[in-house]
Amino acid sequence: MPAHRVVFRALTQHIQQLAENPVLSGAHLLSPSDDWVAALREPNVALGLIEVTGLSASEQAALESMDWSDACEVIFFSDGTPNRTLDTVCLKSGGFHFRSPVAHEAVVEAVADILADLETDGGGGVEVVSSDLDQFGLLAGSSRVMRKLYRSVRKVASAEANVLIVGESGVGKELVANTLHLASPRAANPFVAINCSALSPELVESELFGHVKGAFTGAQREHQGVFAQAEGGTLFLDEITEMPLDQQAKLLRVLETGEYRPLGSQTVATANVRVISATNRDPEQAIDGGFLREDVYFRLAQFPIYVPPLRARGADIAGLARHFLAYRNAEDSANKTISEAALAKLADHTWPGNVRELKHALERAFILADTQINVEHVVLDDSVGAGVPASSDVPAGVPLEDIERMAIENTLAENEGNKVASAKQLGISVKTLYNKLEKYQAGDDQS
Ligand SMILES: Nc1ncnc2c1ncn2[C@@H]1O[C@H](COP(=O)(O)OP(=O)(O)OP(=O)(O)O)[C@@H](O)[C@H]1O
Repeated sequence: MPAHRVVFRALTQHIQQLAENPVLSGAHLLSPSDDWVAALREPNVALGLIEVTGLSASEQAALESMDWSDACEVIFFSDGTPNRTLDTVCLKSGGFHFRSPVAHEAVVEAVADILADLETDGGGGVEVVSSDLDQFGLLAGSSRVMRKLYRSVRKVASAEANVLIVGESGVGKELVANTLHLASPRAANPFVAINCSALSPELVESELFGHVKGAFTGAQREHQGVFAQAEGGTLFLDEITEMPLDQQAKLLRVLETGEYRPLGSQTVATANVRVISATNRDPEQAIDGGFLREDVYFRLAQFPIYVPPLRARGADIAGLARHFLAYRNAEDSANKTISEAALAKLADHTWPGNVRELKHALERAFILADTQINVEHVVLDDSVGAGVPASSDVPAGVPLEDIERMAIENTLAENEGNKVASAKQLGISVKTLYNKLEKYQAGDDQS
């Protein structure tokens, strides 16, 4: 294996000394040129060790606007001055951030880990040439960005830290949360997921912490909140930024102390729960926009994970299409194929609805095609056109349930995953929409 190329930007003597550590002895250290930020994206660069103290405004801007999807692994060093830009960059790059005084042993461990991982996956950048995608937990994908994600998930799974998963709608945040739970020592205990946008504001507290009988009008019997339901396991708070701010304050208390009190109860309960949360908003903007309390953010994001959009996953688009087709074939004992031209059409699309949209496009194509999925069966959301389709567009003999699912999935994709807007358009309650989605998910999980 050729020497790993490492961009090394060390300003202080303490960081410079890392170059002498045996962990880097086999590496080819590149002294930073003027454009060291661009060097982080060179295909043959494996790792960046970057001291970020004293960045120029243009370097800061370049880091901020950089597309990290095909960048190398990165470790930052700073003097510890709070720096929101660096926080965002770490999130997007999946990088480590060591603050001064930097312990060399911790850095060496991280470097050794990264280089060992790169060796097992052939240096990243593996092209997908067949439908046999690599899979980690419940996540399928072989692209460099997905391998980076697997490394983060693997590392954080065994820790107790709370995790905030950030990514666009449909990228697989819930799947990441599930995978984190399954790979953690809590796997044998419950995984409880709750969608914060679907909770009515009056019931949030009772949903979270439970209530005793008679706690309020209508509380006819005791109710266990999600913290109690997830005891010993993992609680997944989806769309956390949609939880009302006053309820976030109550959540903060249990995150800080581990204690909570069911409504109407005199007894304080202690939670043994790992909290994973998710949002499709940019956390910094959510804080600035008043959707997320900063103190709650710091508690939830002890370890932030960024899930890249599908359009940044290159050959995984075609890979996932084949993957979903294989599963669909197995489900129906069918043997449908997909043409190269259809795969090319999928690869060209930008996928604003991400993996969910791709899955639905495949599902639609599968229903429409007899034996082979061709270009005309690939109906993309930007080619669907507004309004109700002509009745001749709906193939005869398709189970009503499938048509209902397609309508729901198309509406969600069109609304970029916004369930409140989708439910409104579909003329059903948000709760009914959630029930239906849960049913589909359960069906998918079994197949
Ligand atoms: N890497 C992947 N491999 C296989 N299936 C995936 C992958 N990522 C997402 N999916 C599938 O795509 C769909 C959407 O995933 P998921 O619900 O986890 O996304 P999300 O980011 O949580 O969406 P939202 O923000 O709307 O809640 C699911 O059916 C999931 O099984």
